[in-house]
Amino acid sequence: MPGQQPDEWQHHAETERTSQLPSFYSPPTDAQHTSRGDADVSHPDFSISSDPALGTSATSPPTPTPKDNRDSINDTSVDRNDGAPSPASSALLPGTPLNPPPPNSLLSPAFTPPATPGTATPSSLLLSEPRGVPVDSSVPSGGCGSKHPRLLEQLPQVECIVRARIPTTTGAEMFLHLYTNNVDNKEHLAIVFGNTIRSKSLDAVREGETEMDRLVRGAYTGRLYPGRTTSLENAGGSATERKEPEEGAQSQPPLVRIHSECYTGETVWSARCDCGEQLDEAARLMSLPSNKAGGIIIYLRQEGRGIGLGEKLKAYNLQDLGSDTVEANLLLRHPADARSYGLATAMLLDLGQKEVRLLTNNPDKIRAVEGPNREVVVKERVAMVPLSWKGKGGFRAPEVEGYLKTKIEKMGHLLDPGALPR
Ligand SMILES: Nc1nc2c(ncn2[C@@H]2O[C@H](COP(=O)(O)OP(=O)(O)OP(=O)(O)O)[C@@H](O)[C@H]2O)c(=O)[nH]1
Repeated sequence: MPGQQPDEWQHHAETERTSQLPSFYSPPTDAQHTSRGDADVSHPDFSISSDPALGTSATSPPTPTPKDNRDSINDTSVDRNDGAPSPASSALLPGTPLNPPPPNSLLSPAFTPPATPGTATPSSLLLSEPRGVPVDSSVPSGGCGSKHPRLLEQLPQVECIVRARIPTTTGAEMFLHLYTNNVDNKEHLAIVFGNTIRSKSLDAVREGETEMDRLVRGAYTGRLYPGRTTSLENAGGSATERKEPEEGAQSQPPLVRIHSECYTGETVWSARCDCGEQLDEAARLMSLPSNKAGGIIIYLRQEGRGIGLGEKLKAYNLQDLGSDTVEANLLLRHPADARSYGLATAMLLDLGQKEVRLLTNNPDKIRAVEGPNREVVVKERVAMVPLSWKGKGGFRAPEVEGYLKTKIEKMGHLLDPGALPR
């Protein structure tokens, strides 16, 4: 409709959607009524929405969830997610006069800029660290639930074969590390924030390689510049020499997020899950100037909780036919969650990390990433509370709320459903 603004379109669409919502859904307030990208890029209140106080009232205390058996395979007692297709959702399809295109901010790549570069207002909130809760997976009351995932006895072998500096649209810089391994042929990634975290396998000297080889595969210290010819910043150092950490850098373990690939949520603007928002939020927290300990996003190519994109799309159709996310997997004869985290453990060790602060709501992930002999220890869990639950932007849709509800009820995720805005 000519002249209509995107936010008017969204309001119109939301009004229609609200009439189709399942009982646990409530219409958002205006403050929460923004898309993921809108909130991060153009919301004028972004410095407030940057409140890193994760793990506040919206999170559960670090105690096991009351629902002991979170393995949902035999659990038929929980509510179903009403995934029925809503006529109103089709009004959101882009490209027709009645169907507005997604806002510009949603057309950006998966790593949506947390703020327009140079426009963020520094505030005390921005400078504070995200709050975590201590966890100890070695005791039942340690805040990681009671389930013990089955772990391989031996960690996989991993090797970082190349790294490159990625200046981001936020102004923050990160180093993308690409790994190979001995268990699959996928390119798993480590997105490293901060200049003190280095990969041992990348830095190791390879037989016969030249200095140019080292520069090209990213095994250098300091920064590249036109005409540089040596991989070491200072002559006389060794190839694995590390820069002295900044003062305070090692005072606490780095923030770590183990993130599983989600093409739909990270690339094609799906409102069925909060994966894109979680990736953006993890990157934002890791880039905060106050975060001296650095950060690592281990990006694992286990799309669709390990079942792959094709099967996940079938699961979405089953969800539109009335199944929840767990039931849909089971109907397709997949486990509710087919992922493993041994590669993440091995990558963290390669990056020199034995203790981490983990950004997650998933208790199984905490135990699994620690490895069979607790090679890596999760010292703290930092909750990933949906931004819309905190009134800090984000987005709301019946699909994502069904998705989160199922995670809480069937998969034991440590999120307090009471914190869901009504
Ligand atoms: N099979 C299936 N996978 C889904 C669905 N929605 C999202 N996913 C996948 O679920 C995974 C989400 O992973 P994460 O966000 O890393 O992990 P998590 O278990 O939700 O735990 P958190 O750390 O608390 O976020 C991604 O691989 C998505 O592709 C769904 O409906 N069905």
